[in-house]
Amino acid sequence: MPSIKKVQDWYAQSFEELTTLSRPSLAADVRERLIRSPKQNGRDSKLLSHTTHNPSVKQGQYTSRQISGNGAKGSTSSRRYYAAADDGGDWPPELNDYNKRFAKTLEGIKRRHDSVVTTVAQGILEYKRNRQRMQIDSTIQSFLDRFYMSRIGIRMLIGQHIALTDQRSHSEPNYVGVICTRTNVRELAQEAIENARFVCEDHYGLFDAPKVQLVCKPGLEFMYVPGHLSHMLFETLKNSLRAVVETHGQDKQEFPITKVIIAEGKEDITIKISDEGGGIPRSAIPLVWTYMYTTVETTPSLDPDFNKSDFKAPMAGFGYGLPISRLYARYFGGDLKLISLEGYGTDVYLHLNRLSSSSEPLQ
Ligand SMILES: Nc1ncnc2c1ncn2[C@@H]1O[C@H](COP(=O)(O)OP(=O)(O)OP(=O)(O)O)[C@@H](O)[C@H]1O
Repeated sequence: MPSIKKVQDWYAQSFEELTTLSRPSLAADVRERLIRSPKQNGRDSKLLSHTTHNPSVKQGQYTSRQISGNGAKGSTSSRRYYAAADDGGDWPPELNDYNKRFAKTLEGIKRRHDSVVTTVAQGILEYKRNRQRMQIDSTIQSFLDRFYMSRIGIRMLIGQHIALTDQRSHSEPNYVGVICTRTNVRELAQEAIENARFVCEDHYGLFDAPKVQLVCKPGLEFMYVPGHLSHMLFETLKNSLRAVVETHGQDKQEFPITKVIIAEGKEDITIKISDEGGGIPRSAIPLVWTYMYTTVETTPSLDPDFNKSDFKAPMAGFGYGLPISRLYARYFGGDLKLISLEGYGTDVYLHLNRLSSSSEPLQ
């Protein structure tokens, strides 16, 4: 399909840019140092001076077991730290320039791929129209799960690399790249509620969107990527508000309140979003996790030269909200579950693993 070809070309171009990036010409001793450092820094390497400890975990509370490449259990020693080139000495300016150029290239690549999700969604729509299919089959579904999960991972690494290279971002307290060591769950939830209510008011032309009650300890903080958490909260809240408005009718003066309850456990922080939006029939539950399942009649059309900067978050329409949010949750060892009481409402459980003890779930 044309949109899928377009995305394929972006990947090809980005790969080309990385492999053809001209390398710095370095003196022999610098090369020698670069090659030597990782070897020297093997098991007993000192930790990077700016390594940040996971504040959710008390020192010695968990021994992180490393799983080596072949799946066997590794040593129970400390975590892996890549301190390759941090041998304490200075590096020549050419190396610094190269690092900057590399980060700049990555920045361009990240931007190029901003609209991959929506463009692939467009490609799947083209496929459905072309083949007269209502749903996609399981091979395409599992391909998309792997594809989007790997995209989350790649963007996480690019984001982290850019943020750590960019000296300005070092001034931001509690941030290590795009990871916030003190992500305030209540503040993020409050912001997501406001945004979802705003989109809902705008979409249905309501004076006041259905209310949302937030139950959360004020100082609840843990280490996470705030962008991921905001995305998951916004998507699930939008679903709840839409269900409430459509079940009770747009002209209602008062709607039942949607509740967001945030619980703090030792292992997980769990967020429950309970709405009274009529629920989902049990037969449709497996479908909500598939890409392109939506009960919106007309999927918003994307301009071929669609530009992310003028993109207004739609109320709903692609059927991507839930499957992508679940990938974000699973990426850091959490999960997203949905339980429906057909005829009454839906409970969505968002489990967030606070131990950072999981490995990247790439298949
Ligand atoms: N809380 C809920 N109550 C009732 N139905 C829901 C709820 N959450 C999701 N659904 C159903 O699941 C479908 C898929 O949801 P999903 O978030 O994946 O996509 P969407 O909201 O249709 O579109 P978008 O990609 O814009 O989020 C929805 O169209 C809706 O029918």
